[in-house]
Amino acid sequence: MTTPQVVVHRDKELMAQAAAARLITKIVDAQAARGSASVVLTGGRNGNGLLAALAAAPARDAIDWSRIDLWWGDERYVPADDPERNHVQAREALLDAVPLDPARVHAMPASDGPHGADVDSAAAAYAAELARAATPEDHGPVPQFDVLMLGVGPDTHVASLFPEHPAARETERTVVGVHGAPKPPPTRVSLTLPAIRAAREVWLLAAGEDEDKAGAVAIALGGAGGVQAPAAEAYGRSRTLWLLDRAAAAKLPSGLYPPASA
Ligand SMILES: O=C1O[C@H](COP(=O)(O)O)[C@@H](O)[C@H](O)[C@H]1O
Repeated sequence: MTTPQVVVHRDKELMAQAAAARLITKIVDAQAARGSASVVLTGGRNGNGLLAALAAAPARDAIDWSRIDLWWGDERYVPADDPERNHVQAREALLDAVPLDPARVHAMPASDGPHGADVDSAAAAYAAELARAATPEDHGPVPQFDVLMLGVGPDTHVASLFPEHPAARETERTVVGVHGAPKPPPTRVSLTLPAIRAAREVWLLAAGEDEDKAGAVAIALGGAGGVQAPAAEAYGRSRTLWLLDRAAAAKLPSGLYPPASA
């Protein structure tokens, strides 16, 4: 487990821009070091805000978009062109504007695809796709993603791992079908905590005043367990980074992050 680092920005717009700049650098560095980069995208407002900021950043052209694998941390199990899908929202925010290799865009299955209503079969198929992408150096059934991003919900959920839900207790499988999620839509596909922890870096994003993100951040960073607060046990192999704005950091003890970062 890596100790969480907290960075606090003035507001959610600046947080999105700074996180986008950070992601560009991370991808360029990974491509220089290993030839390609792998990034796990999140849905939600902060994740999409980051992608929109990346789309608007001139430095996005520093990335070789043909040498990046994109994965998703979770997906709403709805038809492929449903605007609720995280993949559709990511396309609108960024993906349609950059020259990605379609074979390296690993969208999660949709409910009108080959698995139909069987979300557990869809989850197993995505787990198999991850396993095929893993190399011996990864020492496990998922690749060591360079960066895995997670939006933090107001109830401390990350990906589609909701507090006290069976998916948050999963210790074996890397991807699960989620039934009866408390946030609509109820049927989802999600990476599990073991899969999330395969990433080199995990970035947790929380910003904005419209919901009680501050309460969720304080609970997750205050010592809660991963079943009660899934965000609390989402960490990377070499780095766990919480990227916040002042509103989301409002309930944290001030000693938890350097004053200069706010
Ligand atoms: O439903 C979801 O919610 C979370 C958090 O979203 P936010 O809008 O509260 O930031 C998101 O990370 C996840 O990918 C998504 O499916």
